[in-house]
Amino acid sequence: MKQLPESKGSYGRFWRMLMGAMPARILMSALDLGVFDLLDDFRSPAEVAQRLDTHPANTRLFLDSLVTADLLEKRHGLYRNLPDTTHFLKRGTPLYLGDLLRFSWGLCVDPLKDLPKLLREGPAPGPGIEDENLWAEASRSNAAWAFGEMGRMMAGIVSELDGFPGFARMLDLGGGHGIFTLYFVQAHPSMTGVVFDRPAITRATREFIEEYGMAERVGIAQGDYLTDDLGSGYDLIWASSTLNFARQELDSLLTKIYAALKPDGYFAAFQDGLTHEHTKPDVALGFLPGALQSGADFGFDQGEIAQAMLKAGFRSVRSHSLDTPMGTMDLDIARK
Ligand SMILES: C[S@@+](CC[C@H](N)C(=O)[O-])C[C@H]1O[C@@H](n2cnc3c(N)ncnc32)[C@H](O)[C@@H]1O
Repeated sequence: MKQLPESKGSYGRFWRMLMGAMPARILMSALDLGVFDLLDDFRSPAEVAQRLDTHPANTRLFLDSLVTADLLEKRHGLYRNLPDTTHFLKRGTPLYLGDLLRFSWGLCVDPLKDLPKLLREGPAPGPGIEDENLWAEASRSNAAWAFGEMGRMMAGIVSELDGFPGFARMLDLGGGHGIFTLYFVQAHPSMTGVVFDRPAITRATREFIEEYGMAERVGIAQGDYLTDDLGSGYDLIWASSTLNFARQELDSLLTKIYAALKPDGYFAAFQDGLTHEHTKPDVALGFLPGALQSGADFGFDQGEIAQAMLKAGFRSVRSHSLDTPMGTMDLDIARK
């Protein structure tokens, strides 16, 4: 008799990795169809199928899969959103995340369909993830990551900075939608803010400023922060998920930021901070498609920005690794 093979471990994690793709596809289809917009109250599969103009029996199977994926609950054959599902995935709610999920799917997951091609042929010519038009289209939907939990968490940290009650002005560099500035300014009795980004992006910024009644406290500056003047006399300069696009010009940009701050002012940079030879934490995966397509490496190693801050003349840097809904990210806060 031949000895039957014995396992040294479990293959469970490989199976889970594969099946992990299924909830993602189910979620994206449900968002595209607008399933969550219908299910604040319990409905039958027949009602859902009628509203969506879908096949009744397949709709029931699909709704079951949404229950399996913990997006809906099912009772006595009827289906309803779970509270989180309504909160984040029902169109029209203030924290609606669907457009951001769709954008991120297009940016990070979809390009992997062509992964073998990218590996064989190398970077594809054409606009990359630094392209202005990409961010202009996405600026409104990208606000979703900063709204709520994240905005509040960052405002909590910023408002603990020494001297915060005396701050007069802040700059949100590459601020896009500007939502972080809205949270910071709202946490302060009088500080004003300027959101700096490229012209096409700031359309959405203006809409958010108006929507939240902040026009008297938050303004917009349009330009390219690599080549244009940043203004001066800021107590705080905030840069979230934007220095990645300036990785090659980091030293000169930091010198410019330093000069734009008041004495004792702060520069806070919030982005990835990769460890383990550029392979961890999981947020590293998000950079893969953009890097393969453009040939540029956008990810920062942990400590890279802190070191550049000290080199630019900042007298101290405090770094935090933060657990965020998007994964572990780093916040480096430098003092002039
Ligand atoms: C990933 S988004 C981040 C937006 C926002 N700070 C946030 O955390 O959600 C990057 C932003 O940086 C802006 N950006 C990149 N390079 C820039 C440059 N050279 N000048 C001005 N803005 C720039 C982009 O237009 C985009 O709005």
